[in-house]
Amino acid sequence: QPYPKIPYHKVSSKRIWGDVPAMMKAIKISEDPSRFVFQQCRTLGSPVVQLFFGPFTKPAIFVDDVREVKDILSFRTREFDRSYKSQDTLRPMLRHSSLVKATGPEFKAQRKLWEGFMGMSFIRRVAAPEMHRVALELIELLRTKAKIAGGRPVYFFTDLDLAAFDIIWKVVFGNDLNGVRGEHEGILKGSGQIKQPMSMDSVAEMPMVPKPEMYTTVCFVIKGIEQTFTTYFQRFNHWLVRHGSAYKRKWDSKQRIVDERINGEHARLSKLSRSALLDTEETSGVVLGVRRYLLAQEGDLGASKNIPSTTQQEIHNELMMLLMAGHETNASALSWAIKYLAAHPSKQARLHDSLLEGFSERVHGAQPTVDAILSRSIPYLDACMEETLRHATISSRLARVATMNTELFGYRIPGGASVMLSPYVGAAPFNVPEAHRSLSSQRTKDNYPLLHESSDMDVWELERWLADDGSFDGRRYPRLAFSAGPRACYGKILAMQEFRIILALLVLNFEFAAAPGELASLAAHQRILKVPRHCHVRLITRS
Ligand code: HEM
Repeated sequence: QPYPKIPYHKVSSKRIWGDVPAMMKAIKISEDPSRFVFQQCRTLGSPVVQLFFGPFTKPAIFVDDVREVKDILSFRTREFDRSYKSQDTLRPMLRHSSLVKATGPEFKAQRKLWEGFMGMSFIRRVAAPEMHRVALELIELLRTKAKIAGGRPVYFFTDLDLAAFDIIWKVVFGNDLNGVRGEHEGILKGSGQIKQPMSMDSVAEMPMVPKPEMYTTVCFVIKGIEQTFTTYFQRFNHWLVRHGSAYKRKWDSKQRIVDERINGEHARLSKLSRSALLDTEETSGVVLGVRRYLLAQEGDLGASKNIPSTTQQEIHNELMMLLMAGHETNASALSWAIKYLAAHPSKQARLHDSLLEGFSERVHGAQPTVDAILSRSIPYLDACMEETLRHATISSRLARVATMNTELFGYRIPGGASVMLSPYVGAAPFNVPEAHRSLSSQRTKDNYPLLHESSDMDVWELERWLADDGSFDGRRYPRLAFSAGPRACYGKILAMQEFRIILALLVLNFEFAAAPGELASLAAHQRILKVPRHCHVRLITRS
């Protein structure tokens, strides 16, 4: 049954599989499979529509209107919360993490305990040096791959993902995983046995190198979610995946490794006096979690005191949440930036020139320091990052649930309805009477005049973020790639600093040329995140 009055395709409401057949057809031919659902708002001429995804389920409501989406996320948080249903597959794995909690007192208390962990000062002190170190290792790895490839296209996603995983691992657990270094050593060792294809247009062959155990485990777990993400009986299918023997083996090894890290820190910190504990620097997520847990305890902090299992699980789950959320996201952002730059050589050249100018103190091509990269004003670099995040919209839909009966654009939305919001800033808000918008949304009427004037929002155009004097102006358009409001991305600062450090160093050290034929396409592949379908470029090492 459709919700009253909210526009929908009549034909879909009479079909057992509703909008699914049209969606599957569109996905097959579409360059961007994530767009179909929100495009229906334009097709039906309404900022809010409902789509049907099969029998025995209520329709889902889709909203594609930048002003209203931002407003719902930021101000209407009592009426719309993070959707619990969309996390059915995450809940069994991260039951005690803040990610799967409703935005209530429990969620807030948990965030309070971890306060500052993803803040600027922790990231500058702990994470940024690590990002710089891993980026330099990545450059060495890619130099070797470019040499082996000899001008053939190179597949690069896994290298970026390994680098992002090394970084988040160190930030979370405090020790080195050395995924990128291991990959480089393995490639150097195996390159003698690899024969390259005759054609310069074929993808270069690289030796297969075993990856760190925790990396393969986390990727395996994420793959399990992906496999069931678009299935009808998602919860049941993921239950089947979790009960497979390979899954259980990997899961047990993950439990063991993470618990060992937590218990190790607990054993070390619980021997300290309260004043020594107060003076202890928080050098990783696990130190932070265990230290704050101990400080919150009353009385004796004797070494024999075990960490209660619920607290252990909470720390364990919160750390795993960061590990799972903190690598593919960054690797996807970097992958899109590389693809866009390869497709736009003149913009890539301008970005390279801006970086040379920004770090003009470098002698004989020395790499810029982490402080220089994070503190210099390089507007073209900011614009490149911002436009990549806007255009790619890695997280292409934000899932919410109506927590009470409410209204959107004058339509009645019943409590419990599933509401999907589009974070893509690609078109002017709908031209509807202002009175149909919420009061808080009405106040934003004149906030983004450029969005109304721009007709080229589907083009990757980084100049749109530059003011007349050449400075970067982040207020020109709404920014929703990290969402907004209390449930916005928890790792945004870390993500932006990592993006900046790695992108600047990569562009200084390599030229990315488009791969041939289909490999050059900017088509997307919708996994949990939206990633480029073909993560290939020709890598040219700059001297
Ligand atoms: C370019 C990289 C990234 C993008 C584009 C991105 C985007 C997002 C988006 C759109 C959300 C959903 C918010 C919502 O439902 O309203 C989110 C949530 C989240 N992100 Fe990110 N993210 C990125 C990197 C990271 C990193 C590096 C971490 C961790 C280190 C992280 C941790 C999280 C967490 C924990 C949440 C859940 C927040 C909550 O439950 O309140 N993200 N992210």
